[in-house]
Amino acid sequence: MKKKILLSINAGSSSVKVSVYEVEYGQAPTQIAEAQVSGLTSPPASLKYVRDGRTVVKSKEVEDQVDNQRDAFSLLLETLIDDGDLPQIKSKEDVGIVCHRIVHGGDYTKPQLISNETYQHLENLNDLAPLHNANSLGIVQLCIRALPTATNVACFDSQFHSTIPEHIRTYPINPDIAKSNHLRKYGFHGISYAFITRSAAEFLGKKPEELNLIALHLGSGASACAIKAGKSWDTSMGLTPVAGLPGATRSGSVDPSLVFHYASDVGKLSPASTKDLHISRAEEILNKKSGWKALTGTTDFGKITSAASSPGHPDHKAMKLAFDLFVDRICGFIGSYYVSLRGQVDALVFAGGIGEKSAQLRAAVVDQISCLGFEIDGEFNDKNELEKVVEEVGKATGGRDRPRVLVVQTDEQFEMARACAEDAEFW
Ligand SMILES: Nc1ncnc2c1ncn2[C@@H]1O[C@H](COP(=O)(O)OP(=O)(O)O)[C@@H](O)[C@H]1O
Ligand SMILES: CC(=O)OP(=O)(O)O
Ligand SMILES: [Mg+2]
Repeated sequence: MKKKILLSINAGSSSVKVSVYEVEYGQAPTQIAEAQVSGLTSPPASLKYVRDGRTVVKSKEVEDQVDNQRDAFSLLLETLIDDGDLPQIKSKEDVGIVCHRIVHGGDYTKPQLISNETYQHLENLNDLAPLHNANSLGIVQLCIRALPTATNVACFDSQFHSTIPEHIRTYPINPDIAKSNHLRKYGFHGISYAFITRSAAEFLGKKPEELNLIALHLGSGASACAIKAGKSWDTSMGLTPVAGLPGATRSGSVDPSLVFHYASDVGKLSPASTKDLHISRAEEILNKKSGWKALTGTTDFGKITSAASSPGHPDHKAMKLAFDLFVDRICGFIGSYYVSLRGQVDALVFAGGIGEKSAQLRAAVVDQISCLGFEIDGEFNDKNELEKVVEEVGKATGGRDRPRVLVVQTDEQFEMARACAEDAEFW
């Protein structure tokens, strides 16, 4: 079959990343270019563009109007099409396949061709991933119009977690209501966890089905995943991505009753006290008005990390609280998953914007879990630039059984492109 040009689009809650590949059916995709707009929740957002492994635009501030995922994608598409040195995309007709990261895929267990029917089905899930699904579908619509000859494919964050066993994915609520309303743990960041599993297995010289990991995807949204024999066993996000760890604007898990006490007349659980707090308002508070933004005023964890370690910084106290709180919540999941995996853990993996860039966060987490045998290697952990996809930052010596500590530069776009290249349905 003929080679095709594939665009892989990852709309996160604070960024849009697009990678361009040359793909052939059944072969590993070859990356040609990668462009991203990041910092959508801490304007001004910035553009980065890499072609053939060379940086063309390092970090360019983008105009104020680009403050949402759809506009960010339009800018990225324009950047690719206007680049005279990217002969593979001279016109919009050159793009053969577009794959889209859709965070909530409901019960789908494999990538889907986007037809009217799949689109409608996904639209019904929008409320279950309020910072993601509608934005991604906006980009799907844009692609259908702007790239009329391309095939659009949806890849799902929830797919990797379809292996979570029933006693872990079930919420202890009325089973009939749970069934009819599809209320269960779905889990997200699965495209990243699939990439992490394969990369860590390769690095450690193991087959994925022999590998147990505790993986942390820490970006604007943050989650933890227990991976048993190469498959998702448990994860911290739930029915929606708000559960589990806190994030840039998300609360993470809180007492479910907290939302009823958020109004000014707290403590009175009468209809009057909650009448203004509809589910949509509560969801807005937990998804958009909480997390690092609420605690510190910024969604940039890089700023939080540096202020947390500078006692003279005017916001030191609030920033240190956010940092310590994150470390506490992360270690809580690690401890729980370590036991759930019965201590059979090959490695702890850090990934995502924060996991890959914050040596300080990694050191603080690993220090707190030293009782489980994990130990950081200061020299490797503090290295500024990660060179390889997988890097060891823990002390691997000192006994064969010591669990490893790895950083994986996760690549959700590659993982989606790989899945599309392998699936005859899309060719
Ligand atoms: N040097 C750094 N130290 C700590 N955190 C960082 C650093 N650089 C970026 N980050 C964090 O990474 C996050 C972006 O992660 P990423 O996984 O790309 O996000 P998204 O959830 O949009 O996919 C930003 O919110 C920022 O807080
Ligand atoms: C699921 C999720 O929270 O994704 P992101 O971190 O990319 O916003
Ligand atoms: Mg992301």
